[in-house]
Amino acid sequence: MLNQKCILQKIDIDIIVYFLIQRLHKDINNIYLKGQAKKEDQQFINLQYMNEKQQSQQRTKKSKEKRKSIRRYQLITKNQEIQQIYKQKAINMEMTSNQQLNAQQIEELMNRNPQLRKQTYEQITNLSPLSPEVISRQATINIGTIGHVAHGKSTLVKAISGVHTVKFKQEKVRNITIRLGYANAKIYQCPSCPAPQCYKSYSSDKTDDAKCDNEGCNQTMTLIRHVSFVDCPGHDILMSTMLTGAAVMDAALLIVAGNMTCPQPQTAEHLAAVDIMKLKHILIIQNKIDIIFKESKDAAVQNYKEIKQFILGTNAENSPIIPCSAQLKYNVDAVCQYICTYFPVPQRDLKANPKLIIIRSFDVNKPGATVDTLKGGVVGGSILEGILKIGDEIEIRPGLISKDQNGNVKCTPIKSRIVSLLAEKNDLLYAVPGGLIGVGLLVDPSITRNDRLVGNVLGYPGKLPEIYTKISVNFYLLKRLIGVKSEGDNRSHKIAKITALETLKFNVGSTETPGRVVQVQDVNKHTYSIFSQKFNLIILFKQNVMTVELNNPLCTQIGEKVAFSRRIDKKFRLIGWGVIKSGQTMGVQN
Ligand SMILES: Nc1nc2c(ncn2[C@@H]2O[C@H](COP(=O)(O)OP(=O)(O)OP(=O)(O)O)[C@@H](O)[C@H]2O)c(=O)[nH]1
Repeated sequence: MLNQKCILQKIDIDIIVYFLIQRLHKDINNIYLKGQAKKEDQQFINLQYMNEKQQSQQRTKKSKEKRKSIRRYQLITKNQEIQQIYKQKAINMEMTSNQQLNAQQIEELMNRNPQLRKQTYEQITNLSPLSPEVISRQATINIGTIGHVAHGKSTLVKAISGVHTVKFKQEKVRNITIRLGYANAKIYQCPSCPAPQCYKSYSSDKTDDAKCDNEGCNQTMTLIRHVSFVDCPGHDILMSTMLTGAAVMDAALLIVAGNMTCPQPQTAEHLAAVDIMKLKHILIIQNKIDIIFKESKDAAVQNYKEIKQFILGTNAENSPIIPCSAQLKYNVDAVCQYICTYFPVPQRDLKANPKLIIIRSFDVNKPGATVDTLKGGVVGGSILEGILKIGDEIEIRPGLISKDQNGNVKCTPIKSRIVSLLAEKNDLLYAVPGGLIGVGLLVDPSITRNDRLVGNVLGYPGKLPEIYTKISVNFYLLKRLIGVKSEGDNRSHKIAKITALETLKFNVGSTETPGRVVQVQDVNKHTYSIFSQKFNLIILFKQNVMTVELNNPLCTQIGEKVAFSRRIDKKFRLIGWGVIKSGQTMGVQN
């Protein structure tokens, strides 16, 4: 009985196992089939997705092409319209005699802009940088503000001119100057007040008959100077921007923060750079005096002595040192007094063919400007000699640089006509050498956008210097790097000799270009010294000659000064300077 029971149970178990195995198989099959189906589904979905993706890609491609063709069409028609408008404007201008506007056009211009009435073409023959009709509207002296980062250059310019030169977003975010800043200021003298309180400075749009605002005075002041500040960045990586600014400086303010030991690296580097440029007129501003006085008066005297020792043996050796607080405007009147009395009025040749070096260029049109409101390109710079007038035909060299089919560089100078002249907010009928001016031209504004024409020279057609592709430079090499903190091993700051085939960066006027040294020669053992040995900066230089193939062609002339830098520790460092002695020129395209 027990045995039967056991057999039955075994059969039951076998059946159960059998069914279980069957079920398992079924499940596995099901699972497999489902998986298969899923896979197929997935493949199907993928296929569908791919198709959709391809279709959408094709759709986007088509719509992109459509948009592109519409844009191209719009651009072509816009360009045609622009060209029509420019042609018409050019024809209107062409109706005048070649160099001047006719009486009717001058009248129209003056009706549109009554400010211009202060200037007439008749005045042009007897102008000087201090003529009231000139300084009423335009700055005639360029003053650079140089020195170490955050020593107060922009703050001092603002204290004198009322203009905040830090304008670009990145500059505001990082609170440093990145591009060259500009600001014009008029300096007046009160006939009754004692010096230095009698010296007052205002922005360049102030009227000429301003009243003295010293307590109880109210006398009418005399406009004695109209100056233009070139605010240089103090950061070490922006040295070549500073050198571009140095190309147009007549004088400089070296700003030294009194609350720090002197010299800081860029204080030395900037002073050496202006020394190289043979700039003799330098005023030293001992800034942030408010901070030092809080500590002690002795600290101010100690700092003064440090500055005095630092400038020994340099171009600034005899320069006055003016204590000042740019932020609190303390002693800013004394700075103005020295600007008027210590800096001589630069002598310029007003009768020469005009030559303006371009240090900025802009597109002044706002996004979305319509064709009829579109303005031509604007270039900014300083006239070195001669006078530019509205209506003048001009040429810009080297102009547009491109390569031909064989890879050879070609230059196409830009020819245009001046339609407006502007000194900050003042419209001009003519502009003289000195302060920075904006020149409105009848050229496509895309050519002048984003400083594209910096380094070019503007003048009368056919009267500009040649374009050079290769130059021979009589040069001096600095012995040691300037602008590098002299801690630790000083030997690492020694400047190695220039070798053939090395690439350096060259600054000529406002142009900056890399160039490959093809030959270096020792010509004589003549040495030149600029800095006192005491301060362990730079002392002796040997004169040599190097021949350089320039990466970008330069519009320059024999005798022009050149500063050059070498890439050291990922930064370009000033290592020497020289003078162009000869060169190879290139023809220009029409
Ligand atoms: N207490 C005090 N602070 C000052 C004075 N002048 C400038 N500052 C401050 O110093 C900082 C740097 O001033 P900036 O004028 O931007 O210096 P900068 O030399 O133009 O700087 P970079 O152009 O970037 O080289 C700012 O925060 C100023 O407010 C001053 O006379 N006294």
